[in-house]
Amino acid sequence: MTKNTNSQDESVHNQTKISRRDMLKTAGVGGVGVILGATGLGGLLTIKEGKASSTDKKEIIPFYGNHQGGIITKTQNHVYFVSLDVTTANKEELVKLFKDWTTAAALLSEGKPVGDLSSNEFLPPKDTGEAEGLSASNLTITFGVGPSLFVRDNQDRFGLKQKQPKELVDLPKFPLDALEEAWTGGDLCIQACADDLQVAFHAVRNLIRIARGKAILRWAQTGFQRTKQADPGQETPRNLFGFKDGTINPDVKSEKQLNEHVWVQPGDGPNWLVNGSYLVVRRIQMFIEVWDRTTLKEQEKTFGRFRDSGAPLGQKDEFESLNLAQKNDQGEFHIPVDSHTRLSHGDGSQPILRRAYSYSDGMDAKTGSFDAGLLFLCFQRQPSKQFIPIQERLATMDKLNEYISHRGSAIFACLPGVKQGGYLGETIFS
Ligand SMILES: C=CC1=C(C)c2cc3[nH]c(cc4nc(cc5[nH]c(cc1n2)c(C)c5CCC(=O)O)C(CCC(=O)O)=C4C)c(C)c3C=C
Ligand SMILES: [Fe+2]
Repeated sequence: MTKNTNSQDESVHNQTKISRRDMLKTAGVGGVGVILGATGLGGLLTIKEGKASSTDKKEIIPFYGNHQGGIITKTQNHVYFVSLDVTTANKEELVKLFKDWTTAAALLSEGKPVGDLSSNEFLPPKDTGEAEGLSASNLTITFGVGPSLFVRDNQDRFGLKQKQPKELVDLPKFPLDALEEAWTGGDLCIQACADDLQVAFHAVRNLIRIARGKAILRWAQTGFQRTKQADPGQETPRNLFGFKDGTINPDVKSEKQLNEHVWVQPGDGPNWLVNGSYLVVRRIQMFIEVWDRTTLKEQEKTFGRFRDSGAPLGQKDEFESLNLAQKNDQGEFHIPVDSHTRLSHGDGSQPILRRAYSYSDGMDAKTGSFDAGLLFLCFQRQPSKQFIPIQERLATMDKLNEYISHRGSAIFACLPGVKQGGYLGETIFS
């Protein structure tokens, strides 16, 4: 944490900031209750609710708002993504879970421990403690609900069948899909993104802990990008094939584009999802050893872009609009017909908001090669008109298919944002 040079802020800091570390220490000496009694510091518990230091504030993404964080938020260094199965059959318990998650997520987003740290030494601490002393690290926690929360095995599990959006259905099977149960589906999801993996893990771990008896982990996947420290200039991140990945995306500063392509709008389906968004997640293995034996020219033709600059083939600048009509002296398209760029772009009418992270999970025991690839996360207003048609084209024609395999898949409706005093999922349950 950097030193605060603003004296006014400093005094606020001194009056109100007791860090996670201080609170844990205090609790460890016999509980906050004891200290309170001994010192007469009646305000101590409210101090915990006080302002974070100005350094912390810079790294806090507000939890409350019209939309959830972690969708149009600038990508953080890390993601910890989990899919969950709901184990309770009781709707009230499910609602309670969402309420408890709301309280916890709001605290975590501010870099605070979940719940009360004054628990006595004869009970497990309410917060697991590994984020003690760490900043909020731009943590965002994004919650989604999957199709199976509404109907599973033809059962209307929570009386929510009528509220299931038409768009929230299992994705079709695409050619070449090699999906495994271990990375597929889920009733709920939590996407925790932060500039520190321990902070992201801490958030997920505590949320799962809170869900005990109501929901369990189904699958989990971490992901990374180059860190902000390694690339202060914040160039477009490179994927594990060494190419800039994330160049073309809707402009998150344009309300118009977001309303057209990302946020669910009134009239799109049930009202409860307005201001939410659909998340499609694919765990895509990348055969990096094969790629590394492929010539640079072949690699560039696969993507239809130059590796070094990220510019479309035949063009100069990374951010130039694609010139798909341009041909070389032999009369061939510069951007090949089976290239990833041409096929994913299509006619340009299906933009999705990509927020992908690389993953590296040790070795693929079946082949002895790396199990590494892309945790492809994308947000959109209507999967049937965005991800699905794009993936249909890619799955049938993309040259990239020689080097990748889709191993996991899920779709979730990411809930609208939460207003102060409200709770996640309120619009579904009320
Ligand atoms: C169905 C959606 C997509 C999947 C699945 C997908 C997988 C995937 N992509 C890369 C690498 C790159 N993708 C790039 C562009 C790009 N990809 C998609 C969609 C999917 N990609 C879109 C919509 C676009 C933008 C198209 C456009 O309008 O130009 C690029 C080029 C640079 C960029 O714009 O980001 C790269 C590189 C990998 C490695 C991969 C699976 C492992
Ligand atoms: Fe792509």
